[in-house]
Amino acid sequence: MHVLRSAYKIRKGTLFHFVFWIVRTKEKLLEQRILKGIFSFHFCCLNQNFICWKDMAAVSHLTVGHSTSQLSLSRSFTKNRRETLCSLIPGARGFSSLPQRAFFSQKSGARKRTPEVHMVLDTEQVDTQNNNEYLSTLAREFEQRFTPPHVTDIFPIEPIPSTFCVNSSCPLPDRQLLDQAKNLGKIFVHDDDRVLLKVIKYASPTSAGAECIDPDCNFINQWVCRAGPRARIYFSPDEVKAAIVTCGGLCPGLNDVIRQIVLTLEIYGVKDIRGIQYGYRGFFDDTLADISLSRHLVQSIHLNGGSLLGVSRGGGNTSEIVDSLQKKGINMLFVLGGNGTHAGANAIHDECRKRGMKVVVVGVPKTIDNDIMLMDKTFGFDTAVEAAQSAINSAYIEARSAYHGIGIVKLMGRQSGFIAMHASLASGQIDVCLIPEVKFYMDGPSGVLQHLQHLLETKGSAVLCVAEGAGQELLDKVNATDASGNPLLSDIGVHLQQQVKKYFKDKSIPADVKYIDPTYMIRACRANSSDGILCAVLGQNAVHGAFAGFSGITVGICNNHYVYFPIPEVIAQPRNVDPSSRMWHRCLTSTGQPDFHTTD
Ligand SMILES: Nc1ncnc2c1ncn2[C@@H]1O[C@H](COP(=O)(O)OP(=O)(O)O)[C@@H](O)[C@H]1O
Ligand SMILES: O=P(O)(O)OC[C@H]1O[C@](O)(COP(=O)(O)O)[C@@H](O)[C@@H]1O
Ligand SMILES: [Mg+2]
Repeated sequence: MHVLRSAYKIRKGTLFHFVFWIVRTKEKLLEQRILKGIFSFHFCCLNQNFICWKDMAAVSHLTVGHSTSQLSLSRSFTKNRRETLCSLIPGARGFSSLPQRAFFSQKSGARKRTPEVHMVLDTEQVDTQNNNEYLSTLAREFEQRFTPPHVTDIFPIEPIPSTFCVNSSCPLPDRQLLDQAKNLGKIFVHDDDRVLLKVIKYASPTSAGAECIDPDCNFINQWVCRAGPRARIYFSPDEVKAAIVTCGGLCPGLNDVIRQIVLTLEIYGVKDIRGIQYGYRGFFDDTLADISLSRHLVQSIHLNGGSLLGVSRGGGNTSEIVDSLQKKGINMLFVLGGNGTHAGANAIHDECRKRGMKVVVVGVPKTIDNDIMLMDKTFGFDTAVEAAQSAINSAYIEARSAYHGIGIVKLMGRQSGFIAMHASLASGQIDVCLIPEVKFYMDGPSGVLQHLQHLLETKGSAVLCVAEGAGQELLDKVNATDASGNPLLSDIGVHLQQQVKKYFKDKSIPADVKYIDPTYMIRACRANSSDGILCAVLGQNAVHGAFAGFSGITVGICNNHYVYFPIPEVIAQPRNVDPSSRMWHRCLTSTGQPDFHTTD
């Protein structure tokens, strides 16, 4: 029996429900990346890590994970469901359950790495029949997973005609009659409107950035729910008690979103709108009274950065929060925050359902780090990138004006290097960009230091941009977390500055090193115009989603269209820069930096 040794690489959190490549011939494998003599290709799934294969007996060798992470099965993903999915894969008849260990835990802050699963397969047993059925079942499964939870899943509520109108001057009779409302200029989104999550059909797995479900790169439709006002709503405005809470770190645009939520709620006719102070803390700290919100109060809050309501990390006992919702009679909760906040929002949604409360919980993803899955971008990110330009420009000016000047700029980005990558690309002034997702070495002929020396020798100066989460493996661990459980990082910026100074001093090469860390300046500011628009659309759509009866959802922009995602799908793991993505390649093209991957 011809046994083919192959390596399946599982990447948690790709956009597909799961990706399985059946490789028929050794030649096909040769088209893929070759890793240490073992053929390597992608086998991916979203949220759930599981392996299907034709016959357990065909697998004679299986190793999972690597030194820094472990692969686990999602607890929520039942055995039956796994078996059903496995049975859909041509030739797959089994699945492997792997150790239930915390995987990429946001709380523990485990570094997100790609674990690898190596197995030996007997390729003769691979059967590729029923491909079409397999593809359409995948598409159906995907649609089911991405159907947002709805109040009618729990309560048999009859909808009423929408009270929404594009502005508050619409005549009331029109707003209350569905048929007439339909004629108000196509203002309502149809309940069955969908947006495609992926829009590229890759012709080959070797195409740049390709994520394929099989060796032929078949395309499956991955539809997500379109956001917007519905003609029928599930809350009467006079029964609504709405609350807004902003959690986590600051982010430009928080006030813009608060403002839009309030304005839109008022247009629906809601009178009782309150702001919860200082994040989830406001739910359980009795000294923090709610702020009554109105169009009048929020009219100009977007002119300032920060959050009118205040933010905080930590706390967030779900049961206490839901007790507080119950006590206050809140039935529409808008939660503005990042992945931690959304985990909390989903827990609140679950708890409300458990208690049989007619409450809808709608998130608006906020983070300058842009580390939320599946969306084009999060609000605040653009502004942060723009604000970083002034630090980069100053570092550039300093470096260019000094003899053998080296500018180093550290930018935020705990686990994801989007800010550093985009800021570097935007500035066109960066020679070296270092991000958490791409390992680098300082020393040796392929190290960062040698390259800086080369830059001084060839162009006389150098500017380096580093994300705060980059190169943590080069530093002593802090072994502590913030109040929310996010890992505290060692200071890579200061480390680089010291290493660079020492390197050139030891070599008796003059080098004038200037270090700039703009820290909170890139987020404690007013949103720029692009983010202002994004915030307006997200804020309004959050309210439409709540009135439409969706709960446990978040609003996002996807291929330039606005959609509702079930929360678990976007927080399954933090979004990272893909080192094989076109964007990272563009950044490398712009900086001209080599790989700092090896010490040889
Ligand atoms: N897994 C979780 N479940 C419930 N609440 C969480 C979870 N992770 C974080 N939180 C809460 O969400 C809030 C914000 O989280 P944090 O990680 O600081 O910011 P962000 O939402 O921007 O990621 C905090 O009050 C924190 O306690
Ligand atoms: O010092 P703080 O307020 O805890 O925030 C620092 C962190 O906040 C961020 O700006 C964004 O983090 P969140 O999205 O979790 O709020 C990170 O880039 C940075 O590491
Ligand atoms: Mg976070």
